[in-house]
Amino acid sequence: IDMCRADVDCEYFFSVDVEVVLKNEDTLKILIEHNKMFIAPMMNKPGRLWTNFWGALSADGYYARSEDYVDIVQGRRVGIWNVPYVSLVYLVRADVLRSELKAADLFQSPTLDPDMAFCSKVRDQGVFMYVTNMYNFGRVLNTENYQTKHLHNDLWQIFENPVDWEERYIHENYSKIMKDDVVQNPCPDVYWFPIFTEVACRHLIEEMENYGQWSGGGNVDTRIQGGYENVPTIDIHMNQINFQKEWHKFLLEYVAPVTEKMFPGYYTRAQFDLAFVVRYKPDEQPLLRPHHDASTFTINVALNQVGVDFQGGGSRFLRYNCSVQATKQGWALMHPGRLTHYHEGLRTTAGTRYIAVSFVDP
Ligand SMILES: O=C(O)CCC(=O)C(=O)O
Ligand SMILES: [Fe+2]
Repeated sequence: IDMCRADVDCEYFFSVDVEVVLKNEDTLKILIEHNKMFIAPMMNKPGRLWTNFWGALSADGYYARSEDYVDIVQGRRVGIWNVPYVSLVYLVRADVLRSELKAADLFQSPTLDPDMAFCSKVRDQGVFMYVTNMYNFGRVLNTENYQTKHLHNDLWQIFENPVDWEERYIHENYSKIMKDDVVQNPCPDVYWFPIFTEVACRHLIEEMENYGQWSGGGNVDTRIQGGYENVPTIDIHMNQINFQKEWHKFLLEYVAPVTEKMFPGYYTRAQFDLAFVVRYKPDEQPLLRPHHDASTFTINVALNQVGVDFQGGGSRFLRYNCSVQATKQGWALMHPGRLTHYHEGLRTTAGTRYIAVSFVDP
């Protein structure tokens, strides 16, 4: 603010806090065109009534909800509103900073937090603060519960910031699955569809490699019930990286609808006993011998690229003598687990192949 005040070429001061996700490229143009001393784009948290403005003040100067607040937030009333408090993102005219708002201590108060002190001083100087909901400008992130102990903490944000999570991690063609013929059918009762972005695949691989405790690939496995794995893979389970709840949410939100579409009459809450990332290497575990999965259906997501990151690999369904070898990064194979779909993991001949496998039950 001081730099803008001091620079004669500065016409506006646009303040954007870190939790603001600006989605409208015309935001600044729109705000400037309104020609107000102080104006903010309305921003809310998806699915919540939380916004960057207050509709009214309580008698002691704190938050109060105006009677039209909910209608404004939910877009039933649209316009430009004069409000007593704005935070996170706003545009101030520089000439106002040099006159009405020239005080050096705009954010200071013996009793109020900086944001409230600021708004209180702006009001006291007779500068009207406007907020507009005439356009969709973006949203505000939930940052209070952001975990910082993982390598790619954003992966854990599926509950707190689901819109951003989806934008970052769900394949751009996923949304077409319900309308168009995006789902492929490479073998009988095997469905193949886009689910993860390249970033999701990379983050999951890197998270597992960062954790690093790959299983030995032996039959004794203390991580599972019974302690014996009939068909062991070199893998890391989702619960080992504390990703169980988030993975279940992902299966429920994004996989269950596809399952129900492809297997009509089948309903699932996407319960799963086991979900893990498998690593295949020629000199480590190169393949997986034929077996049945302990699942109603299995999801097998290719996390990296055949021909680029590795050679060979793929899944073969023995009963149908049908293989999927041209796997596609971010695409999931979905097939029945027990009974019909006896299958194997084909030999990886060079590089490293990663897949994310989930054994899903109703
Ligand atoms: O390598 C593959 O694609 C098959 C993996 C598999 O069948 C399993 O992990 O149960
Ligand atoms: Fe399997």
